[in-house]
Amino acid sequence: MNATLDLQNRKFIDIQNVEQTFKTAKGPFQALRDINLTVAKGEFVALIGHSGCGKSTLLSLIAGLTMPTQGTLLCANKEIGGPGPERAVVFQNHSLLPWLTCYENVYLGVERVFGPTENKAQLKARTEAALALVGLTPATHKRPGEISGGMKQRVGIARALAMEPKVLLMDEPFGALDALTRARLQDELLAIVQKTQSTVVMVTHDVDEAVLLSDKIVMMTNGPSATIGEVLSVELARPRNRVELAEDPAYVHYRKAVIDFLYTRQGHVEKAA
Ligand SMILES: Nc1ncnc2c1ncn2[C@@H]1O[C@H](COP(=O)(O)OP(=O)(O)OP(=O)(O)O)[C@@H](O)[C@H]1O
Repeated sequence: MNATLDLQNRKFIDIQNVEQTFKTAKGPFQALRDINLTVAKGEFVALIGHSGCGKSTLLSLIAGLTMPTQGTLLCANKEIGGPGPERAVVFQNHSLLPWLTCYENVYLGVERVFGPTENKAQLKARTEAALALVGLTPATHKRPGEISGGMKQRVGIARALAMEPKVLLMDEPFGALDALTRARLQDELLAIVQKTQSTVVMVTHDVDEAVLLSDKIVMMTNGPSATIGEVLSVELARPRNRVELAEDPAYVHYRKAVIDFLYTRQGHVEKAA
């Protein structure tokens, strides 16, 4: 690989000196300051920190849903100036259109990205493949009201993946799910990401989720004026198996490092771990 391309891949997402201040009725509120972060192509990054520290604010900036008050965000060497199909977002509330079937919800995203260049049969094939990838072929013609929370979340993931984004941005995608469904979806996500080699940035409150899934855990200090406190590289071999990892000393070490940061160094305890 040539040196320029290598550098570009290592800095696939490049966040430079970002600050975000909101105008509020009580005056300016600085949510984030001095955010510097790079995400390599194919890397899985978790953003973790106490409630209100600015994780969703940072994800929105990468998604291009909001603009920083200072600093620059680049994706593949281009400044992020707004939302784009190369950066798909999966929210906690899965944001499906309730009057459309699972198929139609996914098709909508596929059509937006590939409609101008592909025919209907190709769009249909893409939609069906995405639903199959998350194990939802049997629910193809059901509406969101007829399926479980975990299945809805899988439709959201299928819709995002079907758009073949370069970057998958996830804001606590499994936060509202019960522990067993959450574990199953984490395993599915691990397998899918392994297959698609996607670059992922995921907001989470869950220490185990962060260690199990990530190559890098970005730990944020408490707000206001939150910033990145520490970045932990998780060098656990893939594919990862949650049962085997539970007793792996390296896993236990990473888990403890995150808990130490959240509980000991960033004070208050609620919602962590
Ligand atoms: N549009 C806005 N206007 C004013 N303040 C905002 C706005 N959006 C976010 N904030 C504030 O910025 C801070 C960071 O919010 P953000 O939602 O990013 O935190 P978070 O870490 O994702 O929280 P949680 O884990 O609870 O979801 C909070 O204090 C929040 O109240």
